[in-house]
Amino acid sequence: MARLTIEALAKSFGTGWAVRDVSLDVADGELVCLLGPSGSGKSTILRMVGGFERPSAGRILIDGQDVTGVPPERRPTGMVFQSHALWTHMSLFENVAFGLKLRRLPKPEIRRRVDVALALVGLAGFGGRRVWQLSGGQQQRVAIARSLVLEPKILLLDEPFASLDQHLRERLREEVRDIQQRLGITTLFVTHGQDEALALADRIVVLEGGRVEQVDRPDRIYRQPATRFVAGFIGQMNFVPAEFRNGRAERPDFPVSAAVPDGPASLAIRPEAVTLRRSDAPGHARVHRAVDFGTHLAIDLELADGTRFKATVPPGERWAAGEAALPAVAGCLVFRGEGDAPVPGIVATPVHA
Ligand SMILES: Nc1ncnc2c1ncn2[C@@H]1O[C@H](COP(=O)(O)OP(=O)(O)OP(=O)(O)O)[C@@H](O)[C@H]1O
Repeated sequence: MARLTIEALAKSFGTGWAVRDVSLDVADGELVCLLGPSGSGKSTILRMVGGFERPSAGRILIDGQDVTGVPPERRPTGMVFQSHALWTHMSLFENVAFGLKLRRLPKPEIRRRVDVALALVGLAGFGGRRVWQLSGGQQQRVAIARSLVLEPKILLLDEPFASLDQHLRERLREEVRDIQQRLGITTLFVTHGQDEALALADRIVVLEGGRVEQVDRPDRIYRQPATRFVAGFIGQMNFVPAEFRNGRAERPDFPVSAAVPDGPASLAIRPEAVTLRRSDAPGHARVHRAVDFGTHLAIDLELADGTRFKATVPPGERWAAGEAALPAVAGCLVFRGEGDAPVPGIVATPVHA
């Protein structure tokens, strides 16, 4: 049972703020992903929770106990790094057993716990192997076993699959999710892969410039982004410029109404919210490129005003470069400024339909 509380955490490396005023509650048994572009502060937050970096401000509590000044080896946390950093001169068994030996546990207890940990990551019977006899994926499993064997209250993973190919990454993330759920271990997982976060997380923390943009369930992060940054960072999003007058966008192709003040705004439209019709009516868009991915067709369009626009349509449809098309959208969000929350847009039938 472990609950992690991060209170107003901040970190400056002298040149600027890597992490600014981050607060977060991770419930017992929850898996939370820290997601954001390179340099957004994900690793720094994780390293502060693990005790490898000292916060400039704020507190870290585990089960209500302040651990902010506690060194890593005395924290109930286990960290798995991006590069597995296994000891190549030792066997798998010795690698996993190392932390337990430091704790001077009796030999039979060490053997039992190492066997359990190796079985947990699907490496039962591999204890005698040397590190160089393992694939990259197996090495990363050993790194996870090496953390789990110490029975941490909180598991911290810093892009653990970054060096692996996509198939292996997908397989391992499912395995990690299984293990995490079986053990019910509270987990903080750093990634810059949105698919990884959407597939793994109970909740996602989206970071940008050291700040939290949104903390929410994956489906809500995708469907109800809190900021323009989140809308653009998670999945694909079209941002169509529009001038609003009396609550209406002055665009014949996207006749959107929204409760926004007069002035410029962006219509945020997901490619899968678009349907396409063939038409030679004025104001049409033109297909720039159509790529068949088997499961769907990804279509790159150019709107009448030159704006590029993406649509994904069912695989049965056929579209070719140069064809005229009329996009229609089911719904959209309207963003004013960078920091403003979105307003839902109501879409009427296009005037040229
Ligand atoms: N030891 C350090 N000294 C100086 N600056 C640092 C140090 N560690 C991190 N930074 C800076 O802090 C900011 C956040 O870095 P951090 O590694 O936490 O980002 P990240 O989101 O994990 O990025 P990535 O996905 O590339 O690993 C960056 O601007 C980085 O250059």
